[in-house]
Amino acid sequence: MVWPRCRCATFFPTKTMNDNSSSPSLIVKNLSKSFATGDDRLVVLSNLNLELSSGDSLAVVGPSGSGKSTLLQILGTLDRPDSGTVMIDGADPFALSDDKLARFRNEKVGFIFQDHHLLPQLTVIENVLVPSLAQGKSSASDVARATELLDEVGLSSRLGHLPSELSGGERERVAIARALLMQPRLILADEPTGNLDRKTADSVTELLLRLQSSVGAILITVTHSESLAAAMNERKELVDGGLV
Ligand SMILES: Nc1ncnc2c1ncn2[C@@H]1O[C@H](COP(=O)(O)OP(=O)(O)OP(=O)(O)O)[C@@H](O)[C@H]1O
Repeated sequence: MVWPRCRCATFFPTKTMNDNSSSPSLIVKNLSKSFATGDDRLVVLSNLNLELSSGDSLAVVGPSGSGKSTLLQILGTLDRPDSGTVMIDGADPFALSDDKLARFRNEKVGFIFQDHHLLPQLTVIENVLVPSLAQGKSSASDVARATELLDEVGLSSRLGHLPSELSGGERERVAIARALLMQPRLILADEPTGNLDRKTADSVTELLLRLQSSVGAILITVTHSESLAAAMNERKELVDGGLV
């Protein structure tokens, strides 16, 4: 499927939401990952399997140390598995050269972190444009999309502000706009509401789901929050290295 270049919810029909009739856009097979700990290895992920289609949203829950962030890092191609395969949109990212992998990641994956990772010296709109800068420079249409997204997240009057001038919820909304800029196929969110009060967390959750469905991406969120997990289509627990 060819996705239109415009990334704003306003311009997208909701047709893609939960369109499970399409073949899976994310296929994970027998994924394993361990870390060296002295003379031993700590097995974190063990033969993990997962299939998700465009429009799906999944909450990954589990106790601290169960491997949730490790899984997200691998799905986001920031770390490599020991064995197993990850296919995103029919492509195996780990078969790509480092340069191509960086480009693939920038185009296909949007990351949202608990501490949002905004660059403090850049303005709100410059932060949203960072993924396009990573491709070279921001085009006029990138700037237009960033402006539209910031309007979508309710920050159209804050384009020139610095992150330090925003509240926690506003910073998280900037991070969501940044994650959506490149119209990713996969949105990975690590405790996106972890630092927010309940009301702000609910509005960030609603915003995240609305924008995710507008671009037909897969959303995977790692969380300890029951209310965020309940808002997703599906919830899986990471137990003994696998998803159940
Ligand atoms: N680079 C690394 N080297 C060694 N051990 C690591 C590394 N990264 C993660 N681990 C270990 O792997 C296990 C899983 O870590 P991970 O951060 O994925 O857990 P988590 O479920 O996300 O935890 P939390 O909910 O506390 O964030 C932990 O025991 C952690 O110490």
